[in-house]
Formats: sequence, C-alpha cells, structure tokens
Amino acid sequence: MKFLQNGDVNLTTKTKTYALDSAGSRLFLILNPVAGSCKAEQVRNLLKQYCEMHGIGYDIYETTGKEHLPSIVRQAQEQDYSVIAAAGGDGTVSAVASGLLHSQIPLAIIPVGTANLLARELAIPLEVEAACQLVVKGGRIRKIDAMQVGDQILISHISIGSYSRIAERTTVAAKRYFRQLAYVWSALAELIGTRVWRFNLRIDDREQRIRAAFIMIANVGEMGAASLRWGAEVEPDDGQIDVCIVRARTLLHYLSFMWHILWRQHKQSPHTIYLRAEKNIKVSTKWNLPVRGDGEIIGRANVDIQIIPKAIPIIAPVVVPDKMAS
Ligand SMILES: Nc1ncnc2c1ncn2[C@@H]1O[C@H](COP(=O)(O)OP(=O)(O)OP(=O)(O)O)[C@@H](O)[C@H]1O
Repeated sequence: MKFLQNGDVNLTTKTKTYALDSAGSRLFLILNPVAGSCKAEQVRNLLKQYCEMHGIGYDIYETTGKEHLPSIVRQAQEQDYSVIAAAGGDGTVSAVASGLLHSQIPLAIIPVGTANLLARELAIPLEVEAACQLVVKGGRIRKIDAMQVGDQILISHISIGSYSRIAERTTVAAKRYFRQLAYVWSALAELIGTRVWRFNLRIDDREQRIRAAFIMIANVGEMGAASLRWGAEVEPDDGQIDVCIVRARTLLHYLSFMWHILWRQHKQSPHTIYLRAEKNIKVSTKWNLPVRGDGEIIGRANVDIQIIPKAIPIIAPVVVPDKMAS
C-alpha cells in the first residue's frame, strides 16, 4: 500500500448526501492501472489536485491483478477511512464493493474501465476530472442491491449462454485497444453460429426448465452502448433483480430483440421473457457455458445467487436523468 498524504473528509450518510467541510477523515483510492481506458497518472494527478485544493488526505493502492481486493478494503475500513474510491471498470468496482458489504463507508467510483456500466447507471461522470470532482465534492448516497455468489459480491450483471461466450472470446488486449468494438467483433463471431441451450432456472425457490440463447441477470439496466437497457424496470436499488431470458435462435430473432430494445418495447419482444427475483436465483445447465459476473468469468455451467437488498452505499450525483427518456 502506498501512503501519499493525509487530510480531512466529512461524510454525512444519514442525510444520504456527503460533503467535505469537516476535519479528521481520509479517502482511500484503489486504482486499476490497466482498466480499459485508465490513464493512471492522470487519475493520480487529478485526485492529488482536488484533494489538495479541498484539504483532503488520501492514500492510493494500485492493483496488480493478483491481490484479494475485498480483504484490502476490509483492512482499510479498520484504518478509519471515510470514503473508499475505486478507479477502474466494473470488475474493480465490484471487487471493492465486496469489501464494503453492509458498511456505512460509501464507495466512490472513478469510471476508467471499458464498459463502466454501474457508473453509467448511476449517472456518475465518465470523464475523469468530473468523476474526481464528484469523489471530492460529494453527492447523494444510493444504497444499491448486491448479488452474492459464494463469497463474491456482484453488483451489475451475471450472464450465462451466448452473451457470456462473447465476453470469453474478447481478450483483455482487444478491450484495451478497441474498447466496445472488441465485443462487437466477438459477438459477430458468436452469433454466426447461434444456438439455444436447456437451463434449469430457480427464482425465489420456484423451479422451471427453459431453453434460451442466454440468461441475463441484471441489477443494472445499462447495456453499455447508446443508453440501451436490458429491461424497462431494472433499477439497482429497488430490492429486486431482473432476469431477462433471451430465446433468440437466429440472426433475425436477435435483430428483432435489438429492435424492441432500441424502441424501449422490451416486454413486447417475442424472443424475451422477463422475470424478477427478491431472494435468490439459481441457474444450471449440462453445457460447459461460462458464467460472467460484472465483466469477469466467475464460473461455468451453474450459478447460485443470493440477493442482498440495499447492501452497498455509493456516491452518485444528486440529479439523476430519466433513463427511459434518453
Ligand atoms: N496491474 C494489473 N495487471 C493486470 N491485470 C490487472 C491489474 N490490476 C487489475 N487487473 C485485472 O483487471 C481486471 C478488472 O478490470 P476492470 O473491470 O477494472 O476493467 P475493464 O475490464 O477494462 O472494465 P469493465 O469491467 O467496465 O468492462 C481484473 O481481472 C483484475 O485481475
């Protein structure tokens, strides 16, 4: 851990906002230097500039990819940090959030990953300087729901089927150089051989068998492009997780699915079923399909999710745009 400087931050989570006007607190930043769009030096410099300007102290930990981030976050909580910030993509954010489960310490996000889905969902600025300003100047606290898989916490999406296979095909290097286009290329390669699989799906202890191209389990509506959303009702802090079952079998079906998404007519799509869960979701299949959680491959062929409502406090802008209107 690199110690850089100390200072003051004041948090008032009871009012669901935070401000920087009292002494005695510090900020701890976890920075993923290889996240999609991350320019580590720029993040370090801007944070230094804003913290010094507001008299705030901070420490920075740069990830190596080999550490257990939730443990590092739990250690940081014992050192009286008032804000934990994550500069990275959704993978870094969810690993940091894992360490903050049920904590009163809020999580701030500097979105420098490839997709940055949670940041988009919460209207956190994607521009580094504005994001650093939000970390330092503060905003409102949104307590978002979490999905627990074993000892891991996921906050955006869990998918299994053709969608997770697309992600598995997309290499880290391709993501860094081609950003979202890397996924488009992998998607074309996957969809040329479209198919469906049989899944056992259990939602809130009710079991069913389904055929689907993929199942998207979404706490966050953002798909990552052009404000498209997985479902009209997906909200990260409503105590529910949405299950989007995509049954497209041909390229034409996929185009129809996308058309309904584009025109925000999710429920009219003949190739999609929407379900909601409040307690738990279990998916299993005999096929060796990758399970993708918050941008990382987290397992294969089955996933068992416990839903934890309002589990993680996150600093977001006070004004939130209407997502379905954009
Ligand atoms: N120094 C490092 N070297 C190599 N890999 C790293 C390093 N630090 C973190 N990682 C890896 O980075 C991954 C997390 O990346 P992250 O999700 O933050 O960015 P991203 O994948 O570009 O963005 P997004 O998830 O939003 O698409 C993890 O697999 C982690 O192990």
